[in-house]
Amino acid sequence: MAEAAAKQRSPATPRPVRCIVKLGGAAITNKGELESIDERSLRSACAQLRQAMSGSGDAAPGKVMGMDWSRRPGDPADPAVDTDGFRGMAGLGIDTNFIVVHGAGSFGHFQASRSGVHKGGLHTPLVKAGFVATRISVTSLNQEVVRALAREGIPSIGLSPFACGWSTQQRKLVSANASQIIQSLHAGFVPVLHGDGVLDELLACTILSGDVIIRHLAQLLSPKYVVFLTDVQGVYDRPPTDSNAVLLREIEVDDNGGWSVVKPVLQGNKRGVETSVAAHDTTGGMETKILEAAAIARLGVDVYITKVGTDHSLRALKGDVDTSTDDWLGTVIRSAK
Ligand SMILES: Nc1ncnc2c1ncn2[C@@H]1O[C@H](COP(=O)(O)OP(=O)(O)OP(=O)(O)O)[C@@H](O)[C@H]1O
Ligand SMILES: C=C(C)CCOP(=O)(O)O
Repeated sequence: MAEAAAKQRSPATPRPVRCIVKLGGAAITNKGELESIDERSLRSACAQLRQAMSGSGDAAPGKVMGMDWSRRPGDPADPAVDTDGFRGMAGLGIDTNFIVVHGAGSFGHFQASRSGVHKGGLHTPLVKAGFVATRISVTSLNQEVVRALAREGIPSIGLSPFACGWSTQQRKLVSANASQIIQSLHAGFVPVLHGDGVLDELLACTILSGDVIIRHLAQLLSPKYVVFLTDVQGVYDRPPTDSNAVLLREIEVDDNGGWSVVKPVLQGNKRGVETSVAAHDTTGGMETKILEAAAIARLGVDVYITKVGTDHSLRALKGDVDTSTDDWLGTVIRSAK
């Protein structure tokens, strides 16, 4: 009910979104090291996104016209900006109909778990301070993700759920107006959202995961497919630190939201998946991702979970996944219908 109300407050979008992608915090940051970006993975994800948007073969043609015109710390001079090159362009030559959502990884989760922001209680000075610290941290990561996309010539715009007025009631989204996101898409920008600290009607505050944001946007905008990029190949039957863990290639979701592993056929009566979660993770880790992915698949939208910076992530971003062969490594979650 609350979700439906949140939905109604947003205008409809005329053009279907091609893909909503999560750049997982585990993929683009070094999760064990406070506020440390995995530069290589972030760069690779942004380059692959550009390739997927360019719609051509393996390499994006032409020169990339960077849009990050700011100076980086340590740069000796102002960045070279090819304004004449832009003047000569008829258009950007890429399909920008994508939405990017990133997780927090080593930005935000530490601050939130230390102060208990995810459990609420904004009246205490510790939680209030932790809320501020969490948002400083995660919005600084958002700035870096936006810049990395802009360096690939992707017209990215950072949008924070908190600043868009999104809020929850006992951790469930109740207000999530997407008009700013939709208007940004219409204007040809790629919105870049992130897991965030938000106000909660009952708890006063909580942490909203990027995985939940993606599910809400999928319900609202019916993308052709959804991609979760993370630091492991996909969903395993148990934590992948266990050397016997088996990669689950295909999960089907029925009309009631129940799901079952269809490939590979698991031995015995095993229904599914055991997960583990890092102590400082405030949003439930892989378990949340599976639940949200199943809710998206139930809408009839295929979900691909795979590892960042691989051939498999590029194929997922292009929507080029064929489960009839075994050469794509990852997990597809789709409706049984
Ligand atoms: N059964 C499982 N299958 C796959 N990964 C699992 C499983 N159980 C635990 N994990 C762990 O889940 C982690 C990925 O989930 P996580 O929520 O950290 O990803 P993320 O979305 O990239 O990060 P963030 O939540 O910070 O945005 C992996 O590092 C993996 O070790
Ligand atoms: C910890 C914060 C601020 C957001 C968490 O988002 P997630 O990493 O997508 O679960």
